[in-house]
This record gives sequence, structure tokens and C-alpha cells, in this order.
Amino acid sequence: MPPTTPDPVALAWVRRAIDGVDDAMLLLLAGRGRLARHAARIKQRAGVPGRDAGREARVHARAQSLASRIGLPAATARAMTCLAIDHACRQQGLATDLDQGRQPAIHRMIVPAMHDTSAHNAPSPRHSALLRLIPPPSRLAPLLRVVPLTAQRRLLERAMQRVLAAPLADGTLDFMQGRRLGIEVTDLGLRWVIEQHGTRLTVTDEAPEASVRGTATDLLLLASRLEDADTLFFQRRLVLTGDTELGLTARNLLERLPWESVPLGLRIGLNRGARLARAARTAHAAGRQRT
Ligand SMILES: O=C(O)C(=O)C[C@]1(C(=O)O)C=C[C@@H](O)C=C1
Repeated sequence: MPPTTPDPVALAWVRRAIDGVDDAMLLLLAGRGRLARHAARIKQRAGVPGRDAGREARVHARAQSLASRIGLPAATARAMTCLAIDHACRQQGLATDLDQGRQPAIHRMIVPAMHDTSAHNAPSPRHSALLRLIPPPSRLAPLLRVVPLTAQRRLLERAMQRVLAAPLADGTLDFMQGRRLGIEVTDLGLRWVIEQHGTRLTVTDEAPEASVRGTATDLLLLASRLEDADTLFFQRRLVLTGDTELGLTARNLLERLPWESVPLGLRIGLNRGARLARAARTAHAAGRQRT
């Protein structure tokens, strides 16, 4: 039969329904993640480990049983359950199977771009030795201190302007108008206070109303989207002080920033830089453990 134009009304209707189902799936996943965080708190209070292999096996078994009753392929159900548990673990600040390269093949197929797994794989000894040649951020701190403050500020302002161009232009960041948010890079000994004036972000000398504090590597992992804000705050690798409402608004916004609006070259640079910093940190930590 020769192809004909699909019925536009029927197709639009079905696609609207599909969109609704997609929304429901994401809302359910987010809700499941929140419940998992409660579970983590309960387990933490009792002093039991976060990961529970027995419970995960039961979650998979339930999903497989439902899948066979409704005619859903077992591999699809397995992949969905892996994804849900992976998300739950991240919400709880736990290492996930994805981090350890233990995911089933279908999982690798459907979430290849979601997380960077390669950087978590143990590097070879030769690789580790090379990575340890990269000085840790704390050793770069004295060098950075000789960079004049005005030059640091100009660099930061230019970087923020590039990364945040879209949300600055469309008003997403307007809650920052006249507010002062601090960023503290602990291991580099750097501290800036940012303020928004119109569509420009500037660095100011005044005291911050709220501050985000973290190491250079963790802030880079956040900026490059290799780690999500929730995990970093939950693991206290990033710490929020001062006006909680302003800090939380900024944090939530970081999660929702349209990453695709950041210039591609910058995204690639951030991603590579963050992966390298993380690999170097792991190599330095392993080196310290051996000595
Ligand atoms: O049930 C729990 O204790 C949870 O933390 C939730 C959950 C899950 O996502 O189902 C997540 C991690 C645990 O290893 C087990 C199960």
C-alpha cells in the first residue's frame, strides 16, 4: 500500500495522550525518589546500610511478576526498575550500580547519556600515576591568590554571562534581582558574592545573603551536570548557609537550567574538565590510601 498522510487530528490526539503518560511516568519517578529519601532517613536513624540487596531483589521480582501479567517484555520491566532504583540511590546519596558498571545490557542501552560511568571505573596504574601529576586544587590556591581580584571577577562575570545567557534573558533568574548569593570554593580559597542587575550578573564586595560552599571539583561536577545538586547537597559535599529560601531557590534553579542553551563548546569543555578533575581527585585519594 502506498504511504498516505497520517490523519493529523488522530495523531495529535494520540500524541497528547502519550505526552500525558510521559509526564505521569516522570512525576511518579520523582515521587518514588522522595519516598526513597524517607526510607534512607529511617535506615540511617537505625544505623543500617543504605543499599539493601534483598529489598532490591524483591522490587525486581514484583516488577517481573506484574510485567508478565500485563504482557510487558521482562527486559523492559527490568530496565525500568533499574532506572527507578538508580534514581532512588542517587536521591539517597548512595553509589549506584551504574556507577559500578553493573547495569544490565538494556539499561546501558536506554540510559547511555544520563550519567558518566567511565570516570568511575578504576583507572590503570599508569593512568593513575599520570593523573597524580595534576596538582590538587589546594596546591593551586597560592597561585590563584596572585591573580588580581579584578581579573578574577572579570573572568567569573564573563563565564556566568555565557553559561547563564538564556535564563538571564528570559527572566528565569529574576528572583536574584538585588539579592546577593555567595560562592565559596573551599580548596581554592576563593569566595565571590554575585548580584544581578537587569540582565547582568556582577561580583560585589558586599556580604552574601546566602552562600553555596564546596570544593572546586564538586562545583565543577555540578556546573557540568555530571553530578546533580540533590546528591551533592545530600552528601554534604555542597553546603548551603544563610537565607535558606534564597539558597534553595538558587539550588532548584541550577537543576532546571536549560543546559542545551549553553554553547556546545563550553559544555564539552566543562564536561571534560570536570571528568579530569574527578579522575585526578580519585587518583590522589587512592595514592594517599596506599601511603
Ligand atoms: O526500600 C528501601 O530501603 C529503599 O531505600 C528504596 C530502594 C528502591 O529504590 O526500591 C533503594 C535502595 C535500596 O537498596 C533498596 C530499595
